[in-house]
Order: sequence, then structure tokens, then C-alpha cells
Amino acid sequence: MIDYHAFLNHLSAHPALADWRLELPQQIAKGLDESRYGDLPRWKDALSKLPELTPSDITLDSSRVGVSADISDSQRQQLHQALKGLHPWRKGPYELFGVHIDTEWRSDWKWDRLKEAISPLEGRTVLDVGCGSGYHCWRMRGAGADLVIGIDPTPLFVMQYFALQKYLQDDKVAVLPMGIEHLPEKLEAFDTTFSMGILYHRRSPFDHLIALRDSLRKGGQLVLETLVIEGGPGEVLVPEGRYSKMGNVWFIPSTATLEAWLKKAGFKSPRLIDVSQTSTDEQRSTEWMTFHSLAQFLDPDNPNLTIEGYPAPRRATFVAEKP
Ligand SMILES: Nc1ncnc2c1ncn2[C@@H]1O[C@H](C[S@+](CC[C@H]([NH3+])C(=O)[O-])CC(=O)[O-])[C@@H](O)[C@H]1O
Repeated sequence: MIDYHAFLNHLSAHPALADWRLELPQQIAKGLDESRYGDLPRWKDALSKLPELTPSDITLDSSRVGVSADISDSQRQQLHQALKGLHPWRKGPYELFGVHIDTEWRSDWKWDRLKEAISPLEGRTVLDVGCGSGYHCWRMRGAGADLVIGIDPTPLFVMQYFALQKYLQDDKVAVLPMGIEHLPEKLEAFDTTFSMGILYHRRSPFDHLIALRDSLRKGGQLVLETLVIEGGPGEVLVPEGRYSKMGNVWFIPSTATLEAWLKKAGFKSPRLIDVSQTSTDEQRSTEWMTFHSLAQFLDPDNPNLTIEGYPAPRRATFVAEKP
């Protein structure tokens, strides 16, 4: 397990985050409570089997998020096996001492689509809501962010972050085991807040947008990525049952609807920076995520439809500022 001590000290230096520091240790303990998550002992066991290795090179850019050093084949084998104990690996890819973690998602492609269009991250304090194992958090740090806080309530992804952090060793990147509903209200602390792949999972999209706005300082930037449909103002899909096999999908707006929602939630000048249909090259089963993936969630006769007959996943990214 990772000791958040050094990270917590960075919070003390940040006026808008200093108070949060006091309640965080308790929130972290609750988010990783073995009585709530029965698989935690197994994942902790996997973490404990990670070999002690010292990286000679750490990289956080488009070439890779990862580390290298001269290690023996048996050390590499031990590393490979311990990391496999944290299956399924969804967001990445990562490269640790020659072990290539080929995750379900090419999260680097999502980053490529937005990196030039957002306000430069140099020196910024950043929040990544629903960050998974933290792939984008490390890219944000690699792009110069001063402090990156990711939050995600799924303990396996936090365990994956622990495994990565053991070698990437950057106490200015923290993934915290909690959902956005546990973030202190009105922190008004972040220069940039990312919400990517979250809005459609929220039952109340306006509460989500307002919580994101309240996390930002005045003038701070929101980067919002979510599923959209083709269509005009006011159009929104609320799937009756599952959408692309996912059970917890609520609102899928058109980009025009989403722009109006952003304005109504108090953001100024929302700009659409990208729309892409997700391909089965970007989201697929791999050796590191052996369950079904997008190819099995689409209509076998028409890749433009989900298996339930809805328009296939298409994602839009907006940036907008808090006035
Ligand atoms: N209440 C919540 N609060 C915060 N996070 C949550 C909550 N509930 C679930 N999550 C987390 O939100 C993430 C959604 S994935 C996006 C990952 C990354 N952002 C990406 O853009 O690749 C969806 C996708 O695949 O696009 C998961 O890691 C959940 O555990």
C-alpha cells in the first residue's frame, strides 16, 4: 500500500486544499475498507509480490508512461505475475521494466485528441474525476501540472495506481479512493478539472456539472468528455435498459444539448474540441483485460449500433471556463 504522507504535505501548502487534508486520511481508509470490498486482501497480496526495483529512467509522455532499468528475467517474470494479479487492467497502456501492460483502452488516444486544445497545464493544480488507474493523471503531470489529484471509488483501480506509483514514484500524483460525491463541497481549488467518461453514469447530470464547477477556482477550466448522440438542441437519449451492455447509463445528450447544459450550469463559452466514434481498436480485450469488450457490445451486423440497437458509442469533449 502507498503511504499518502508526502502527498498530504503538498495539500497543506495549498490554501484551498489545506482543510481537506484533515479529513482525507479517514476518507482513504473508508475507500479501502476490507469489510466493504472482499477482494482487497487478494489485491493487497498481489501488491506485496511486486519486486523491489529501482528505475533508472521514468517517462510520462506520449512515448510511454513507464519506467526502465536493467533487471533480470526472473525479476521481470515476478513483476509480470504480480501485475496480472490486478486484472482487469482497463486504462493505460503502461510500460514497467519491459513489461507492457496492454490495457483494454488506448487511453493515450483520448489524451492525444484533447492535449492541444486545453489550457496548458504547467504549474496547475488539477482534479481528474473518475481517473481509473490514473493514466491521464500521469500524462497531466508529464505535461507540467504541479499537483494532480485523481478520484475513483473502484478500489481495484486504486490498487493498480499503487502498483504503478511504487515505480513511477511521484508524490504529486495521487489517486484517492472516493467518488465525486465525497469531494468536499465548493472546494474552488482547481485550475483544471477533468470529467471524462463520467457524466453518462450520473443520474443527475446538472448536479454533476455543478459539482465540477464548484471544484474549480474562478477562471478555472473544465474538460468534459462524455457519450453523445447525433442530433440537435434538446435531443437526448435515455436508454431504457442497458447501453452497450453497461447497466448504469442515464443521459446521452447531443453536443448541442450538452453545450446548453454547460451554459445552464454556469460555464462560459463552452467549446466542442472533438467528437469521435469509439473504435474496436481503441477499446478491446487484451491479455491484460480478458473479458468481453466493445466488439461484443456492438450489433454483429452493424458496428454503428450497440447490441441493444442504440447508436454506437460516440464521445465528445468540451472545454469551458468558470466565470
Ligand atoms: N461516483 C463516482 N465518482 C467518480 N468516479 C466514478 C464514480 N463512479 C464511478 N466512477 C469511475 O469512473 C470511471 C469511468 S471510466 C473513465 C475513466 C477515465 N476518466 C477515462 O476517461 O479513461 C468510463 C469509461 O470507460 O469511459 C471508472 O473508473 C469508475 O470507477
